[in-house]
Amino acid sequence: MSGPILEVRGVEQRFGPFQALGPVDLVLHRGERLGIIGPNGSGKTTLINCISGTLRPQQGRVVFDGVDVTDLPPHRRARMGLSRSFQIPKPFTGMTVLENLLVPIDQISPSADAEDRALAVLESVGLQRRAGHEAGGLSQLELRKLELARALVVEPKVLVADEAMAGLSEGEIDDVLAILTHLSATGIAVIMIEHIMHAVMRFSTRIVCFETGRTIADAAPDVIAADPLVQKVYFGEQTRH
Ligand SMILES: Nc1ncnc2c1ncn2[C@@H]1O[C@H](COP(=O)(O)OP(=O)(O)OP(=O)(O)O)[C@@H](O)[C@H]1O
Repeated sequence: MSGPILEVRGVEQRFGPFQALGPVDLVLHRGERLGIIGPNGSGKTTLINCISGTLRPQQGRVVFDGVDVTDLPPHRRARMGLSRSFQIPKPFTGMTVLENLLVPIDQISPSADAEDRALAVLESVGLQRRAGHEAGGLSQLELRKLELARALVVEPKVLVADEAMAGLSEGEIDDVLAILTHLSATGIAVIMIEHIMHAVMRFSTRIVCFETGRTIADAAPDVIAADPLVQKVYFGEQTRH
């Protein structure tokens, strides 16, 4: 199918009387690397909750691969190829790394070759040698890789990576960026929500900046970096931290 892989059309989310998001329109093209930035509380997580299905927006539609998924729960969206990794990895600590991948495969897309698929994904994130180890004993970097792997075993068309690099060292950030770049080269579109500015600038082909629930800029990284409004609402705040 041609056309965008994901469309957010007029999405609005309120919590009680508080309008946390929208209305927001956003288009993600196939294979694109989209960065989402914005100050704390600007609505980034709320948006990706609406995209992945954790939240059902009060207004607007989410269209994935030409199908309106607004009313579908997260696991149905994942089955269609819309996958998300979480900022705080929550592996099943009593299980091995490999078993941690067999669970989502079993839930989302069971198949006879589940173990081979899981091992291939572990190799793609550089965790193949840890397959038989208990997930509870992984380092912080390995946990982030396992979190990405859990999102990848369902063979997504879109991966939403929520702060996959927060708290990592510069070398570890490079490691995760290399994995995401490799995934993108295989055709997966990636949405990166990230506060680590040099990482999101390096990775993204396009960046959207949020402020109080709305997009205030949508452009190439160099244009975003020079945008006076983005500098005022976001980069100014970043340098104060
Ligand atoms: N369940 C909720 N109930 C009430 N308010 C909420 C809820 N979830 C988010 N909010 C509010 O909605 C606004 C947007 O929050 P959101 O978490 O989407 O921002 P964010 O851009 O992801 O922030 P951060 O960069 O800190 O993760 C904030 O003011 C937040 O307090």
